[in-house]
Amino acid sequence: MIQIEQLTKVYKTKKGEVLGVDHVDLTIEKGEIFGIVGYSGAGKSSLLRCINLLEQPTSGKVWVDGENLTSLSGEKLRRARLKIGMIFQHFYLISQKTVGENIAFALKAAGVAEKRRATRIEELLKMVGLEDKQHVYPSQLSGGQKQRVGIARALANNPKVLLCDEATSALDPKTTLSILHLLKKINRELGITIVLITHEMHVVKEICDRMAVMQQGKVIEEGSVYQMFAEPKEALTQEFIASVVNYRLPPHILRDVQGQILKLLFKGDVASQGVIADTVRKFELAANFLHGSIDYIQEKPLGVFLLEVQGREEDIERAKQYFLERDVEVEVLPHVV
Ligand SMILES: Nc1ncnc2c1ncn2[C@@H]1O[C@H](COP(=O)(O)OP(=O)(O)OP(=O)(O)O)[C@@H](O)[C@H]1O
Repeated sequence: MIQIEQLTKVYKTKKGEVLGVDHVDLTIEKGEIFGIVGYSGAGKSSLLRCINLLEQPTSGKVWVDGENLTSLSGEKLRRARLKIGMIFQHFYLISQKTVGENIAFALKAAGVAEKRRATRIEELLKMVGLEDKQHVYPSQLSGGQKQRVGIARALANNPKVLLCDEATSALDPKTTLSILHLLKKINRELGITIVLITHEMHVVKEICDRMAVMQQGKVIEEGSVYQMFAEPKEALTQEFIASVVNYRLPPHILRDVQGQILKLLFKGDVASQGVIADTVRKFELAANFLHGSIDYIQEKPLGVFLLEVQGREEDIERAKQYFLERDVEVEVLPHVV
């Protein structure tokens, strides 16, 4: 659905050139929810804004739904942009207009006739759960409700892609969840491809199918969210993952550990406790759970257990082999305090 090729964005400032996006290649499939994470200044906004040409790329190409946007201008570009909706952290609603009028504004801009506009506004408000707010002003709404209006407006002209620029960063955790669930519903029911940027890993964990990590304008790692949580490769990705699932042991626990520390990774529906108990018994090991958790990422379980094991060296080696044979990934962790 979206193909980004060698995209670079250089800003010219009084102090010289600033590299916002640095030769990014990225493919986002039709119907997926794709998250882009990175710290402030990593280039997420610049990249997102280059997708709908809100920001003109310095070089590279952006294809959306089979059209090379970077080759278009004028009316053709305006038409192509209608396929892309966008929502923002600070909503950008027109405060002097009612909720209905805010949405009508987007419909009018796309040339939708007045009669059709009225029914479309009703449809959209129903979709976002604000049927009773058509005639109120944005100042009378909560943050979450304002973002729902932003979403209704972005969907007004039936886009194929929805870009979300830190859409939940100004909201409290409960409201954030309700907006994320609304985005997921829109994705599933309307088949809209969603690209979101965020610095909050729990947002990605909650709704994204795939993700990319950005640092200094580059994409440094990408893959399915599940795979990234299970085996993050880059240090920065590990840092982001650790912000929601932390397997680190406190120093006082590490200091007292006598045996080997095994990190066991269970992907999918492996009966983790059963496999561990079975292995420990079979090889006559003394075992002690130091940490354990089962997380559900895209509704698929991901189990991580830290186990202290003691026994004969060769039995521990055979136990590790036995775990591998049962599709459990094993890593020996160092005793670094
Ligand atoms: N209009 C601009 N003029 C000059 N430099 C800019 C402009 N917009 C962004 N930059 C610079 O480009 C780099 C990437 O910024 P960008 O806003 O894309 O990052 P980000 O990951 O979205 O961060 P944030 O979440 O803080 O917005 C930064 O060094 C930033 O200072």
